[in-house]
Amino acid sequence: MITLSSLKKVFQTKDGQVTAVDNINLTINKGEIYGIIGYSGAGKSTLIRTLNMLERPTSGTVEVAGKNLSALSKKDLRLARQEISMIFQHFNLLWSRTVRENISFPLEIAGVPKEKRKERVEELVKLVGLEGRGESYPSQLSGGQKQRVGIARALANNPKVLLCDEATSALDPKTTDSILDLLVDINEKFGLTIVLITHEMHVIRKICHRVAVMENGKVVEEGPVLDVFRQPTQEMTKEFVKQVTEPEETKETVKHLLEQTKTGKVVQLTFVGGDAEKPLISQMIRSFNIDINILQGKISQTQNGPYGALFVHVDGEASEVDRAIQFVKDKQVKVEVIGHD
Ligand SMILES: Nc1ncnc2c1ncn2[C@@H]1O[C@H](COP(=O)(O)OP(=O)(O)OP(=O)(O)O)[C@@H](O)[C@H]1O
Repeated sequence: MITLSSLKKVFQTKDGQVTAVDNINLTINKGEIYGIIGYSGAGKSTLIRTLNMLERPTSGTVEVAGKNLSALSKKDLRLARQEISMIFQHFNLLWSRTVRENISFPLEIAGVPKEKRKERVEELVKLVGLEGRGESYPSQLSGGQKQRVGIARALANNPKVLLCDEATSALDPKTTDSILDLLVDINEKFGLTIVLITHEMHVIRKICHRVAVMENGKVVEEGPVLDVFRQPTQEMTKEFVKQVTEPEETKETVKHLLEQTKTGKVVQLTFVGGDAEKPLISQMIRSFNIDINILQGKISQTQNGPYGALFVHVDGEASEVDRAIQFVKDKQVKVEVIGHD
């Protein structure tokens, strides 16, 4: 659905040149939810804005639904843009218009007749769960409701692609989840391709099929979400993965335990897919003469199955501890010894 080839964007500033997007090659499939994650300044916004030519690339090409956007005339680009919608962190609603009028706006621009518009707006109000709020003004809505208006407006002309520019960054965690659920719902119902940028791994974990990690304008790591979680190769990806697996307090808990105990091993077990659902710990205790103390654990769902990490202290005779750890490794569970090695 989307192909980026040797994409580059260089800004000329008074302080010199800034290469915001540096030779990116990516393919995003039809019906996929594709996440791009990176810290501030990595080039995510610039990249996503090239996908509808809000930002013209310095070189390289952007192909969406078979069309090379950089080569289109103004008129054709306007038409192509009707198939590529966008939602924003700060919603970008028209404040003097009601919810219905905001949603109707792109339909007016596309020249849809009044009766048809009315029908479509009611459909969209229902789809995004804003029944009963159609005559409210944006200022009277919560952040989550404002983003629902943004989503309804973006879907009005049945786009093929939805671009989400930090769409949940201004929302609290619960509202974030409800908006993410809505995006998945839309993706599944209409087969809509969704591209999102974020600095939160939670967003990637919860809804994306594939992820690209960006740093200094480049994609440094890319792949299906579970694969990237299982085998992050870059330091920065590891930091992002920790956001969803390792509660803040883990380091402290482990450090405290290592000070208290001098025997056994503290290990991190990482489970992916079906492994996360097996009773591995009880098997270990039954098969070996060891004690296990569970320190922290978390299993999260991704679009491709469960993913989890468990921090445990395995105590007992050294040889028995080693055999128990080998037993887990044989089950294809990733084991990292983090203390008393
Ligand atoms: N219009 C512009 N003119 C000059 N430089 C720009 C412009 N837009 C972005 N940049 C620069 O390009 C780089 C990438 O910025 P960009 O906003 O794409 O990153 P980002 O990952 O989206 O970060 P953030 O989440 O903070 O917006 C930064 O160094 C930024 O200063």
